[in-house]
Amino acid sequence: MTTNAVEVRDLDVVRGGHDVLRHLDLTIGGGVTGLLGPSGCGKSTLMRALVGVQRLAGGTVTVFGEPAGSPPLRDRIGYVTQAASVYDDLTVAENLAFFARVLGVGRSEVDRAVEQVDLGRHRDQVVGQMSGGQRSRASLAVALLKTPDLLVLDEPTVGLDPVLRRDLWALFHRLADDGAAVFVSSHVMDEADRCDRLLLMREGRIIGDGSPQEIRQQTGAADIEAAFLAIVEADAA
Ligand SMILES: Nc1ncnc2c1ncn2[C@@H]1O[C@H](COP(=O)(O)OP(=O)(O)OP(=O)(O)O)[C@@H](O)[C@H]1O
Repeated sequence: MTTNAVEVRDLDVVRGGHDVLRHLDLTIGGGVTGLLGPSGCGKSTLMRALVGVQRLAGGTVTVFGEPAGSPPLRDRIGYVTQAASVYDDLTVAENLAFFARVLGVGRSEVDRAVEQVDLGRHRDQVVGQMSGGQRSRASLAVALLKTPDLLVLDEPTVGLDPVLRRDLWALFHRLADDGAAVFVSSHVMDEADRCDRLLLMREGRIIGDGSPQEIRQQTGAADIEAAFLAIVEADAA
């Protein structure tokens, strides 16, 4: 497992004339790292910077020792945005066959990805008729076709019921156990305890960093939501 999949140094991003990320420093290693913060705090912007699709106003983003977005990283990063990236009118198998052709990977990779996300029984189902969780898993399967070393997942569990959320988090841990660095964002604080490491973000800054247990201990708070509030208050004082 790579110690530091991602290194972010002094990152500034401006969007729509506003400073969205400010002097951000960050490293991401193995396991499941969660990025938690309220809507609009800059989570998607940071993820876009990691995958190399965000214009930077300053600083550097390095992934596996290469500048984010550079060609050698193309096959090593899987990115799932908030919008589903699969076609609703195609079946799971048809979607994956299509993307496999685009990406130049073979049938065996399609079969592996379908099994990884546990959609084997739904291969021939049209995506538009599947549940939200199944559709999320179909999008994730596309991202897994190239066996990425870094998975960047932007709010993959939004709108899902607790059982589906639990199943998806179990899947993220299986992928991390297989060696991928998994970086997942959420604005739902109760997902915090599912992460190996937690980054708490507010207004474009990382205000907390540690295991969920460490963050609770540091603040003396009973849960991550209370810890987040305690850190915000200490920050403002
Ligand atoms: N296309 C855009 N043009 C200009 N400003 C944008 C654009 N997209 C986002 N922003 C601004 O950048 C800031 C951060 O947005 P971002 O999407 O990174 O937040 P987020 O934490 O991912 O939010 P959410 O949880 O709602 O997805 C917000 O203030 C938003 O208004």
